[in-house]
Amino acid sequence: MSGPQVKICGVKDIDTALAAARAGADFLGFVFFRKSPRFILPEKAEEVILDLKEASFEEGFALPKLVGLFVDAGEKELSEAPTLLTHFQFHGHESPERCKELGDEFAVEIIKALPVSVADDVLKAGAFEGATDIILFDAKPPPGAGRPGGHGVSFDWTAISSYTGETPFMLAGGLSPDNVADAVASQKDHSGFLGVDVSSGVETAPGNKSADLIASFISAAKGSK
Ligand SMILES: O=C(O)c1ccccc1NCC(=O)[C@H](O)[C@H](O)COP(=O)(O)O
Repeated sequence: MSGPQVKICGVKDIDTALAAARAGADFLGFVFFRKSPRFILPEKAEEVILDLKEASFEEGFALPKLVGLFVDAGEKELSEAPTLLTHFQFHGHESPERCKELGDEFAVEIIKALPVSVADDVLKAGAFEGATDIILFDAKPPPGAGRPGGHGVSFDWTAISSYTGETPFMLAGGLSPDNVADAVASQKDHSGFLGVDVSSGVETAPGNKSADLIASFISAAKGSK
């Protein structure tokens, strides 16, 4: 495995985007789900992305891949998303066929999030083989939760050992600067492991990202803690 990729999810402003990109984030996620404390308007996300792009040229850091998060979004919502997004990440009931269709229609790569609490949940990834570019194994939300992700809860990572698909996967749910090295170590021998994703674990309150926590998370994930 080459080094794990890191996705910082729930970016709402240019300061967070710059902090993450300068620290070496590989993906930035923008949440387009209104009920989330990390919700960002598409127009604001576009501005952040354009400013980030300009800074990447000026300062010479790599522009991360840019991911829009959606929950059962329709065509209108998807077509209003920033045009510079490289990936759509789906957290709803999107079928494999719909994932494939939307990836082709919008010329983006697709990340499909699958909620996991037990090993059997991981087997659901089989249906998405060939239909998505990345699978995100994320912790199942607590009962009654009002959104499908970003709860800071984890699951037993050994559940992923039952995954034998060809589609690369990322691991999410309850990761933080303190446990991400263990999470990476738990998956490093799995040929499909692409990296890790975090939201709450780099925040001081729901929706408030910390530049220091982001830098610590990325160093710990990439092995230079
Ligand atoms: O983060 C949200 O508020 C959110 C809302 C709606 C759909 C998905 C959402 N987050 C998905 C993510 O990719 C999170 O990074 C992932 O669930 C991990 O979250 P956390 O446990 O807080 O690190």
